[in-house]
Amino acid sequence: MFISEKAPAKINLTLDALYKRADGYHELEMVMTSVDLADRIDLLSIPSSAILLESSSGLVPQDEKNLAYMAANLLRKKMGIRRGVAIRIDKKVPVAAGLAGGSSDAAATLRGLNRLWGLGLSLRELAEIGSEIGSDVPYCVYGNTALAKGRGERLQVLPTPPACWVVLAKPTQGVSTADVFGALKVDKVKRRPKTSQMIDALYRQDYGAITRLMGNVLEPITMHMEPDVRKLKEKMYQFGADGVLMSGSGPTVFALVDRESRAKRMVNSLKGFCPQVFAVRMLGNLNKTKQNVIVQA
Ligand SMILES: C[C@@](CO)(OP(=O)(O)O)[C@H](O)COP(=O)(O)OP(=O)(O)OC[C@H]1O[C@@H](n2ccc(N)nc2=O)[C@H](O)[C@@H]1O
Ligand SMILES: Nc1ncnc2c1ncn2[C@@H]1O[C@H](COP(=O)(O)OP(=O)(O)O)[C@@H](O)[C@H]1O
Repeated sequence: MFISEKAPAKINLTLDALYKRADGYHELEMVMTSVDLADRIDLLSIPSSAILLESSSGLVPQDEKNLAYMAANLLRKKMGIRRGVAIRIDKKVPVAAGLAGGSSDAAATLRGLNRLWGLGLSLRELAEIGSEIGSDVPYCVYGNTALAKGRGERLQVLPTPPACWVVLAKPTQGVSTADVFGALKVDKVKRRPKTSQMIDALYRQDYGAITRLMGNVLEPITMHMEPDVRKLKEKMYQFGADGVLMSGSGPTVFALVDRESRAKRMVNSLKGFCPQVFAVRMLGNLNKTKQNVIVQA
């Protein structure tokens, strides 16, 4: 039997770090939404009890260190399953980008194997298992728009923003999430996102307020480590973005744009400066338009 699952990227409309916890992690509050830039996970039943994994990208581990492999292995252990599976990852989401590509692959593997193996687990149960693999996995199990608290395991579903274009640009140089959090001084943060106002704006479907309220306390830190983040932000505003923010720990920067013509112009203008540029829709908005992807450069 063969099953395919989409593993979409996420962007952070807000990311706040409230304090550093005893376990070394930061207590977070983030509003995230999924976009139509996705990996594809193919799952094929095989006669042996092995977990086989291959990916179209040389940038991710092709063995038991891959988050999709870890998800399959953990699910098997939890459910006492001996069956094997061949996992193939068609990688489209930039790696180590602040877009949760690996977490989404793990989440899609959990959803897919739940179907392939007929386990009948709920999304809540899959999210709980996923939380042992990575902070963003519980959110990625559900996808769409949500408030995530704690390390990301406490989730509240939110309305998707009004239809608009999301232009994503990933600078060539990556950053380490550990280094970014390591440089964060929570008591010295100058500007915090107003998370509750963002939630109200989402319920009101107030696009202008959403673009004004976007904020990420990690942005100034990553910007300092990777100057292209600032350059991309400036260029996106220059090309007519309504709001611009770095996603997660970065270094991907995204712009919200309400007009398709402007999104197209922005993609064409950024392509010379940045190799990975995309213009996509948010997932909850997919049915509101015919054309969902302008460019996948
Ligand atoms: C920041 C977020 C936002 O969605 O993701 P990205 O989109 O950039 O990946 C996540 O919280 C990324 O969480 P997670 O996936 O656990 O990050 P890891 O790479 O495991 O974290 C590496 C290190 O960063 C620090 N870290 C991470 C998460 C957190 N809430 N507090 C921390 O202090 C810890 O020192 C941890 O050991
Ligand atoms: N399936 C996977 N896809 C992407 N990265 C993976 C995967 N499995 C393991 N990794 C590792 O996880 C790290 C974080 O990758 P990724 O999830 O793309 O980052 P981010 O959460 O910042 O977008 C990378 O160093 C990568 O090697």
